[in-house]
Amino acid sequence: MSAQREMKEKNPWHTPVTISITVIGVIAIVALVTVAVLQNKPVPQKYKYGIVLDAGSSHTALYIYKWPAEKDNNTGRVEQEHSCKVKGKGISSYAETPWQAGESLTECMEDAVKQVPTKRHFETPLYLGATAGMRLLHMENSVASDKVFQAVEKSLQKFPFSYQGARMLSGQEEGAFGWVTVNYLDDRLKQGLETTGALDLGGASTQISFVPKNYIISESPSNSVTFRLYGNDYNLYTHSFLCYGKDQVLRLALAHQTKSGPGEIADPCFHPGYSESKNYSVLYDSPCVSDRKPQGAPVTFHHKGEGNFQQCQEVVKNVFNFTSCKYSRCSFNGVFQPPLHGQFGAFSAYYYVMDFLNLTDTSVPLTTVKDKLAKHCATPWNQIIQQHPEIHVKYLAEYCFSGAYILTLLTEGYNFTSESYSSIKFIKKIKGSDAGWTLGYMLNLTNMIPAEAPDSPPLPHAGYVSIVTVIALLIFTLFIIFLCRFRPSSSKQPQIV
Ligand SMILES: O=P(O)(O)OP(=O)(O)OP(=O)(O)OC[C@H]1O[C@@H](n2cnc3c(O)ncnc32)[C@H](O)[C@@H]1O
Ligand SMILES: [Ca+2]
Repeated sequence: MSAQREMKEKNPWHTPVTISITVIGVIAIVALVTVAVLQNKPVPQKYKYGIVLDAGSSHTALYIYKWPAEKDNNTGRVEQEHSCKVKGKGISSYAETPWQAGESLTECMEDAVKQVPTKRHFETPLYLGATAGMRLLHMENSVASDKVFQAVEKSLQKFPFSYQGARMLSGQEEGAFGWVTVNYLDDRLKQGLETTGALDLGGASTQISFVPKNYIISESPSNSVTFRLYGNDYNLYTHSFLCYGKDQVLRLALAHQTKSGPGEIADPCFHPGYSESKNYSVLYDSPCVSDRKPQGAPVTFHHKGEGNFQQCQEVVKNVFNFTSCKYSRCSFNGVFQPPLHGQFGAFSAYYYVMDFLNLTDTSVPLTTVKDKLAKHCATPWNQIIQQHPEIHVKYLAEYCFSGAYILTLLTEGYNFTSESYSSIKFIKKIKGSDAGWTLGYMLNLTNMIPAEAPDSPPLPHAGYVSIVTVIALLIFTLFIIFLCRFRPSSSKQPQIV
């Protein structure tokens, strides 16, 4: 027994002090590694929210965005949480009954109240941006457009969000924010990568935006927007063509065809067998065409389909003016456009139409695309209706025209060639968020894209974890070595009998 006691006293492994040190050491190492793992790691996510209403010419859509609440200066990634399509037409269609414009938003707003957590309501910014439909109404009747905005404002203020105003976007803003959205969602801005151009086709206007190559000062300042984002400067070319959205351009095309004699339009852009009686007053009820209304025209006209793609292309070409250009180069209607550069994302009606026509694959040669579209246009109307009972007939009737318009706009209007056509991607969403101007608009108004690159930690989170783990293991190993050195060798240990 005395030998045992002597061993306990001499062997440092068995002293209470050593045991305590070992336990404390192990606990310290485990704690160190745990702290390193948890440091910077997002604990259960809390989000902030923002709401943007896109009051387009054809309809209004509500988008809810969210981003991590913990990130400093709201620099976390913003993504689309939810969207709601407002029933009925765009707010500009309520010029005669403005209160209904406000009323129309109620359902989607009530939906938003449920989607955003109650405790976040009061701090959630709410914006409404109106585009070409309201621009046209403003041109036609500014009193009416003011009343529509007042009605919309009154309706939105009833909800518990932080209302930030309803306003009309300029065409330049619409184009530029669409470009910001596409490049933000693609993570091109933060990483300073080459940017993607944006092509937006709405109902009443269309936008083209891209960063040209070697392009410092624009020949046309109104087409130039400069941004400093994450420490990079961007000189963006952008243009919005009012009246060149797909609904207004159809009016232009019909107005052009009316010239050949009122009463009937034999339209190559509509399917054979398509036959509708339409109202002249409805056709000319837009500032895009109102000055073309023929004198003494009958009340109605007979809109008849012919289904001839070649002729349709000629009709569509007539809506563009290529005659004058006071700059070194133009797209159409005397508008400056530098040479196209880089990849492009084409969204809204570009996507709806090309997706329906199964023509979103731009690696297919343009000639094949045209052949397919020609086949579609030549298909009899009753067959088209039978094949697509689920699609609204108004959309169905117009895909031939819209497809021809899209190809003509891209190739003749913007000068995409058979080669550069493949640089276009028809897109609806990017990483779950819709492509469109709304996200870029909100990012701008909430200052969520800093001008300078934020100070990033010298190491990513995984780097810290690795370093602390290695140091902890090193300390642990040294500790073991240290203890071993003081441990009496087994040969010297007294034998227990
Ligand atoms: O930008 P503005 O010009 O103000 O118009 P908007 O915002 O209302 O325009 P959208 O992009 O929502 O839609 C563009 C056009 O596509 C039409 N559209 C929407 N969904 C469609 C679908 O599934 N198939 C075909 N066309 C569609 C719509 O009626 C418009 O004429
Ligand atoms: Ca739009």
